[in-house]
Amino acid sequence: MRRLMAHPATLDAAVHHLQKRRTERDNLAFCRVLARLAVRSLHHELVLYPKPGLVSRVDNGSHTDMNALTFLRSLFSLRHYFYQIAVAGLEAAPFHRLQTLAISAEQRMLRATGGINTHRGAIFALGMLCAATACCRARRMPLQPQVIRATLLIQWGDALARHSIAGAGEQPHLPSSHGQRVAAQYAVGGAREEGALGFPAVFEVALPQLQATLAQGRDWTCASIDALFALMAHLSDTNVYHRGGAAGASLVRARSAAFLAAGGSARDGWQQQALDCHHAFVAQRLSPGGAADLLAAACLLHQVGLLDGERG
Ligand SMILES: CC(C)(COP(=O)(O)OP(=O)(O)OC[C@H]1O[C@@H](n2cnc3c(N)ncnc32)[C@H](O[C@H]2O[C@H](COP(=O)(O)OP(=O)(O)OP(=O)(O)O)[C@@H](O)[C@H]2O)[C@@H]1O)[C@@H](O)C(=O)NCCC(=O)NCCS
Ligand SMILES: Nc1ncnc2[nH]cnc12
Repeated sequence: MRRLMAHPATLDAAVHHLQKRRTERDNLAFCRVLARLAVRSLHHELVLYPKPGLVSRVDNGSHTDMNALTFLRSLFSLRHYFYQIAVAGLEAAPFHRLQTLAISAEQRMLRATGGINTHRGAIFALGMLCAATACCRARRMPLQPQVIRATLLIQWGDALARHSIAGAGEQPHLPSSHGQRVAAQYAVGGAREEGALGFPAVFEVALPQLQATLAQGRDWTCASIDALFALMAHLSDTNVYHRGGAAGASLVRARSAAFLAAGGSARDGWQQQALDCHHAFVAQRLSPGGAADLLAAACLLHQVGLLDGERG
């Protein structure tokens, strides 16, 4: 100690070193919390009911090859991924590193589910949002939605735009995905375009709807239902086009818009209306899986905003 006192520069360096270590430890702890919130948001989406055409604990919706257990296995396989991509976001890692993490998460998901695609859209959307949120945290910026969106676009916007344009041509040895095939056939955007634009459906549709319903004093289930219907009314969901073509997509939009126009979850008996919609989608094998993923993304951002509020 006497030696340190004799050399204030050494003391400064030691304090600086300790502070840096502490910030690193705090940031890693934040990434663990963020990863837990991502998994919790996906779990919340899974258990929400009635959810038109989608899998829940009550039934398998329009799906014959997956159930709630398949989704739980998938979720369990993703818990390290959200932490890893958040840590990569802390240091604003280049897009190709995020992509490597996402591709191996997709492979783990497929192993966990026996080859069924449960969460590909979520791996992309929640993964990018975890990276952007952690990037804001490392720079001590407020964890508010518009700040996170701007950070995502400044940091990875160009790469996301290239990823969106590249599409099938980028990996000619691989079969094109449902999303790519449908996007070309119906001239609709899909997940890649949604990412390249900074997830407008999440920031401009789902999150405002979620928060508006909460502000009206209704609970988290009502808020999530309204946000899901707002997404279904708005989104070009390639999963819906893949299963139902343009007619299926029109039906999903029209039924969802009608639910909201009738008052959404503010209306008495909304559960029966949502259930009727569920049965109509199941009858036509329609499954708005893209909207389900983006609902979880909006829930994640809402929770992150609450964390920021606690930080003061
Ligand atoms: C970036 C990718 C996500 C690119 O995806 P791509 O455009 O190539 O399309 P898909 O592989 O089809 O996956 C896109 C998934 O995204 C969801 N989604 C759909 N529409 C939208 C939208 N407008 N906005 C956002 N997200 C959207 C959707 O996910 C849900 O659907 C899943 C089921 O889909 P699928 O298997 O096609 O359908 P089934 O009904 O099961 O088919 P069958 O029964 O007939 O067999 C469901 O589970 C939800 O998750 C789409 O599936 C990505 O693929 C990519 O590039 N990955 C590599 C990693 C990477 O580079 N990441 C970037 C850095 S993080
Ligand atoms: N609950 C769900 N059912 C079907 N597909 C989905 N994709 C994401 N969540 C889903």
